[in-house]
Amino acid sequence: WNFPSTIPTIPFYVSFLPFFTKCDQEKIYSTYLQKPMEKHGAVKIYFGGRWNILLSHPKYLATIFKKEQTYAKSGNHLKVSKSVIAAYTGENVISAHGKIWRVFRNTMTLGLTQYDEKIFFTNATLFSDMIKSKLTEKEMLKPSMDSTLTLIASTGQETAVQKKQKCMDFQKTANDDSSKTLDMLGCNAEQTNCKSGTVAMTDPIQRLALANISEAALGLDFGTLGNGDPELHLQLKLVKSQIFQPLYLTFPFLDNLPIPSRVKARKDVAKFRETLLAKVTSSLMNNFEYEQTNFASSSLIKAERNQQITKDQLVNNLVIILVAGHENPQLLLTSLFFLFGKHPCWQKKIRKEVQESDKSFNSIEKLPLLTAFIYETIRMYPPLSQIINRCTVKKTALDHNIVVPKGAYVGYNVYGTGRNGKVWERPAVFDPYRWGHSIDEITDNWRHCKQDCTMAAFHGGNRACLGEKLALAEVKITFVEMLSKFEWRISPNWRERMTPAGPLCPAGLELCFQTLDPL
Ligand code: HEM
Repeated sequence: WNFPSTIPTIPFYVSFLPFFTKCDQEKIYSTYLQKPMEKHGAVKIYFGGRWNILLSHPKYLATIFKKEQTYAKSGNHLKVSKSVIAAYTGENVISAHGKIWRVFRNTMTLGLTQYDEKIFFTNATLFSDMIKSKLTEKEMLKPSMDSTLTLIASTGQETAVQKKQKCMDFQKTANDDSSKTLDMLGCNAEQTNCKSGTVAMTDPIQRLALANISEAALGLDFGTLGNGDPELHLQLKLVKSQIFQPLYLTFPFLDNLPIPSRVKARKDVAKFRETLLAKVTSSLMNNFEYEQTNFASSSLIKAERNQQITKDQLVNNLVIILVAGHENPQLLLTSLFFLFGKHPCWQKKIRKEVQESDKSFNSIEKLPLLTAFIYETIRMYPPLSQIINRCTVKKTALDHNIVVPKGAYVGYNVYGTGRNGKVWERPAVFDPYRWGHSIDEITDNWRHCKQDCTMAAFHGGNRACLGEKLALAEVKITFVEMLSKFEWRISPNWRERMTPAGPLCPAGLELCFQTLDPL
C-alpha cells in the first residue's frame, strides 16, 4: 500500500502467464511491460511471493548501483531464507551486503580476473570434437533442393510440402543476406565428404561452460568434456531441474511446506554441496595444492583457514562460482549460437575475420566484428534479463516523484533497457555495427554504455560482475574454434522461443551443423 502511486502496476496475473500459456518472456515483456516501462522507466510487479519495484530506465539503474548502501543487496538467503534456492547458494559474494561482501570480493577478485586462457582453447577443441561426434557422415554434392531437403528434414514429423516450404525459406534467408547461394550449408561446388546433422545444444553447451569455470576458477576437472557423465554433473543437473521451477520461484513460501518433491529437492541440494566440497578437499586441500595456486577456490580455502570466513560461507562461494560461472556464459553461448544461425551473412563475415587472424588470444580479443556481434547479442539478449535482489534500508526518493518506502524490494530489467526505443535507436534490429567498426570505437562505446547504464548486463559500479572478462574470453575463444570448423543454421524443427521466465536464452535450441574441413 505504501508503494509509489506515480508508477504503474503490472497486473498480478502476468507473473503466472508462464504456468498456463506458451508465451516466452519476450512476448510477455512486449505485451505487458514494454509500454509502461518505456513511459515511466519503473513499474510495480509481483514476483517471488511479493510486490516489487522494477526499473529499466538507465538513470534509475545508475541510482541504485550508486546508492549501494540505501538499495542494499538482499539475496535469496534473506529474501526467501527458507527456500530451496537459498539452501543452494546461501550468503555469497553476489547476494551479500556490507563488510562480509567486501571480504568475499577481496578474496575472489584475483582468481576470477587472472586465469589461464589455454584452458578455454583446449576445451573449445574438445567441444568442437563433441559436436562433430554427434554428426553423421554425409556425402555432399553440389547443393540442390534435394540435398538441402535431406539435410534439414532430419527428425521432424512434417509433411513433404512443409519441408519443401522450409527449405525454400532457408534459401530465401540466405538470399536476403545477399550470399545468393546455398553455401550457407557449407556445400562447396566440388564433391566433399562432410559431416552434417542436427544437434540439441543445451547439454553440450552446459558441459563446456562447466568445464571452463571449474578448471579456470576452481582448479578442478569437472570431467564434463570427457566420456560419460561424472557424478557431480549428474547431481548438478538434478538440482537445476528442481530449482528452476516457475511455480516455486514465484511462490518460494511453498518450500516451507512438507511437499515430498521439495523435501527431495532440499536433500539433493545438500548432497550436491557435500560432493562439491569433497571434490575440492581431495583436489586442493588434502595435498595442500591451494597453498601453491591462485584459483578463486584456493583463496577462499585460505580465507576459511584464517577464520575470515566460515566453512558454510566457503561452500556458498564455491557453489556461486560454479553456478554464476557456468550458467551465465552458458546462456550467452546459446544466444550467440542462435544469432549466428539466424544471420548467416554475419556468420560468413566473422568466419572470414577469424580465418585472417593468427588465432592467438591477443588477436582474438581484438577482432572487431566478433566483439561487436557479442556486444549486440548481449544488448538484445542479456543473460540475466531481470534481477530483483535489493531492499531499501530507509525511505528514499528514486526521482522527484517516485518515493520508495523502507523495506521495499527493488530490481532491474536490462532486457527492457536494451529494447527501449528512447534509449537505443531501432532496438529490435540486430545490428552489430551500431557498436562501431574499429576495435577502439567498439571498446569505447561498450565502456561508455556501461558507465551510463544503457548497458547494464554485467551490473556496474562497486558490484560490477567479477567474471565479465573471463566470460568474454571464453565465448570469443569458443566461437573462433567453432567458426573455423563448422557452418550452422537454426534447425527447421526448432520452434523459435526464448525461456518462459528467469534467465534468458533460446529454449531448447537445435542447430543444423556442417563440418567445413573434408574428413
Ligand atoms: C555472460 C556472462 C555473465 C553475465 C551476463 C554476468 C552478469 C552479472 C550480473 C548482472 C551481476 C550482478 C548481479 C546482481 O545484480 O545481483 C554479476 C555479478 C557477479 N558475477 Fe557475473 N556474469 C557473467 C559471468 C560471470 C562469470 C563467468 C563469473 C565467474 C565466477 C561471474 C561472477 C560474478 C560475481 C562474483 C559477481 C558478484 C560481484 C559483486 O557483487 O561483487 N560472472 N554478474
